[in-house]
Amino acid sequence: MGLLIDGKWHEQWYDTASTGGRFVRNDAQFRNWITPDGSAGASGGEGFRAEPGRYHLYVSLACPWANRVLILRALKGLEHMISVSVVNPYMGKHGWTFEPAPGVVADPVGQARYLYEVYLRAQPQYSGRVTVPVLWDLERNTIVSNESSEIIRMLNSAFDGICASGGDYAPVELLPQIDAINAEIYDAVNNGVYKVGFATDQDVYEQEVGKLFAYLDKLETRLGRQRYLLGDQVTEADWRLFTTLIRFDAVYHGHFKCNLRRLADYENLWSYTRELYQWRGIAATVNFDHIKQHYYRSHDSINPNGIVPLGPILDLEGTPTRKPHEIT
Ligand SMILES: N[C@@H](CCC(=O)N[C@@H](CS)C(=O)NCC(=O)O)C(=O)O
Repeated sequence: MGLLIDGKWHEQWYDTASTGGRFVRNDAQFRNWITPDGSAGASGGEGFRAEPGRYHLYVSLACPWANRVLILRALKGLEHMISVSVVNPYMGKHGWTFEPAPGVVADPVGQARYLYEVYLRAQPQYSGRVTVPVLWDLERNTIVSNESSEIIRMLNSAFDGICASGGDYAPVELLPQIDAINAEIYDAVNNGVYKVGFATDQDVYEQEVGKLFAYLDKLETRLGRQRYLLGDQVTEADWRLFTTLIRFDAVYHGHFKCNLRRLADYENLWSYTRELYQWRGIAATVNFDHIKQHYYRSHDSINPNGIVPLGPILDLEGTPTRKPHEIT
């Protein structure tokens, strides 16, 4: 684990000492948009035109933020238009690498050994964290975006005119509600599990774990009333929640000590997670081996011996127990 400072790699773990034992996430720095006609996107920065075969993704199969991007790519049938490289699940002193291992897909552009080389190709003096996902433009040889929340918005609509398939997961009329619930879920759940797991102070840990489970309890009630977060239509908000829920019992419960309850103990949340997992194309974006290898082996301070547990045994293929026709 480390970061780039003025184009040079430095080994460094997250600094929680300056924030009272609290984990604080930095903002992503590449914030451009792919648009149908190449005009500037929501950030107002340079626009990149939607074209088949022009873009490449660098992802980790362990990472929940990269997982959302793979999910939108699958839902929109963009697998043949946007290629993918997969990093090694172990993130050590050089950060993410392309060290060969089952499931790793090498960098086709510059045969990088380390992901930070990809950042340096785009910006030789880059300073900041080297995170996945990264959306790369093969034509201009640069990074379009390294912010997953914006990449999924682009994939939802930018390629619609050039053979993306089905579904609008962020319909204009629902955007205010989607954005509002995304913000809550990001803070309480997606980033919430990291605030619990990376806390280095007992009181901070206890506060964060309490907030996380209080919010999961609220979601459990909500999903007892309706099929999806915003009613009977699946939206981006559901997929953003899903990537944390699918990792919950495998890594957040044990490794991050989010263990007041298992996700499988929540009837509605568990059934909802299973249902989304069983959507066409989704299970292929989830790799429990990479997920467990990454978390249990990469965070030395949390799990110094790097032992990866064999369990839990998860039954994700079973029939969801909620009866959608009764609750929509
Ligand atoms: N804001 C980014 C966050 C991505 C992120 O934090 N990815 C993690 C993997 S789960 C990462 O690459 N961390 C490396 C680091 O922080 O050095 C996004 O959502 O795209």
